[in-house]
Amino acid sequence: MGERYAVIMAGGKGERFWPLSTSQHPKQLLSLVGKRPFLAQAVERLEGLVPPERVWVVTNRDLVDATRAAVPEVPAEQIVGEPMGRDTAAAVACGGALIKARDPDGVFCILTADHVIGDLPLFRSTLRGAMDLAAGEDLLLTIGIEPSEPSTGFGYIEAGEPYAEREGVSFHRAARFVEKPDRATAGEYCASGRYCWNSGMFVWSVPALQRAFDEYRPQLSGLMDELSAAAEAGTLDEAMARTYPELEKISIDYALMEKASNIVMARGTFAWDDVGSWPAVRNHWAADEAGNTVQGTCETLDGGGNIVYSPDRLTALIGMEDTVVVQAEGVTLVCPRDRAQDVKKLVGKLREKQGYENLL
Ligand SMILES: Nc1nc2c(ncn2[C@@H]2O[C@H](COP(=O)(O)OP(=O)(O)O[C@H]3O[C@H](CO)[C@@H](O)[C@H](O)[C@@H]3O)[C@@H](O)[C@H]2O)c(=O)[nH]1
Repeated sequence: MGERYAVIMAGGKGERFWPLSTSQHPKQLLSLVGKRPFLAQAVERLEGLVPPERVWVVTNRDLVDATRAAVPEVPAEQIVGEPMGRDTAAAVACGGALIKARDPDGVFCILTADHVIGDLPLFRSTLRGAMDLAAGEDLLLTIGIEPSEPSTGFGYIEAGEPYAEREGVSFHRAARFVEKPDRATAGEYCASGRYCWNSGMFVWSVPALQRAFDEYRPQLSGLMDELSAAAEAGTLDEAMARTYPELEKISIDYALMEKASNIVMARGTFAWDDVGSWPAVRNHWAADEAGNTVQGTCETLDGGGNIVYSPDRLTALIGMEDTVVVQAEGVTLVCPRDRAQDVKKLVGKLREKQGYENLL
């Protein structure tokens, strides 16, 4: 039986936490929650399950050096840079190729670089159970999370018939995937008790992944073969530069998970948060009695419910309610809390203008 490995996808573009996050310093490299960057926490939480010597990180080529500095415990050659973002299906195929070059029967988990996870013993037993199942059978395992609210920022997976119990965790056949439904549909899903959030974490063996790509995305099966041969020959960068421009941009959810029939979902019950925007940090930073959540220095007169990031200077607010104020990298961002999702849109607009390149 193959060993256990992990591939962490770290291709974030640095838009959601702008102006603190930028394309050169995206969210996975920020220490917004906890002392170490999100990515380093993703490696740390594998303790006892997958040691850093068996972890690979797939990031953008421009971020390889910064990523190596953020996780010095991962061998430098296992932090690889894609020449361009081709979405998660390509990142998974690339990670699969790297594991294949090391161990053609290896079992590995695909993890995201920038989530906050609590209840670590529960997280580890969920992953351990999934890896045990993946080692013995031709399965694509996905880690679902019991939803706590009808979020529209996540995909949902419907649990089908029970499949197995491992490590105290229930595994079900996945009946279907629905990517980011509207609020009403998400509400129905949560009320039904049959749906989990799609955490974006997966577990499979190298042969099971390759068989699935063979069937549903032959181009990516070819990519796995080509990149694993190149990794063995020490020519990975050249092979990626050659193959990536031709790849279709598609997520692993659309490429495989919505199509394959051998999908099993773990019903994860550990705490999980993708911390997708400034207001999400409220769940992780302490609030004062007026409900202001502050990192740095802020003084307020009346008002409340504000989220303030201001580590280098004093921010002073009078009568402000539910407002986000971020002072970072020489930029001040101010927006209502319920417009914080539009930070990405603003960054897109600034990208079209001249003169802001260094701030994005
Ligand atoms: N290396 C690499 N990583 C990538 C790329 N694209 C995305 N990633 C990484 O893959 C993860 C998820 O990517 P997103 O593109 O941000 O996904 P999403 O919109 O949040 O939606 C997905 O994740 C949700 C959970 O957070 C799911 O609920 C949803 O269904 C979907 O799978 C992040 O860790 C991101 O850094 C890429 O081209 N290359």
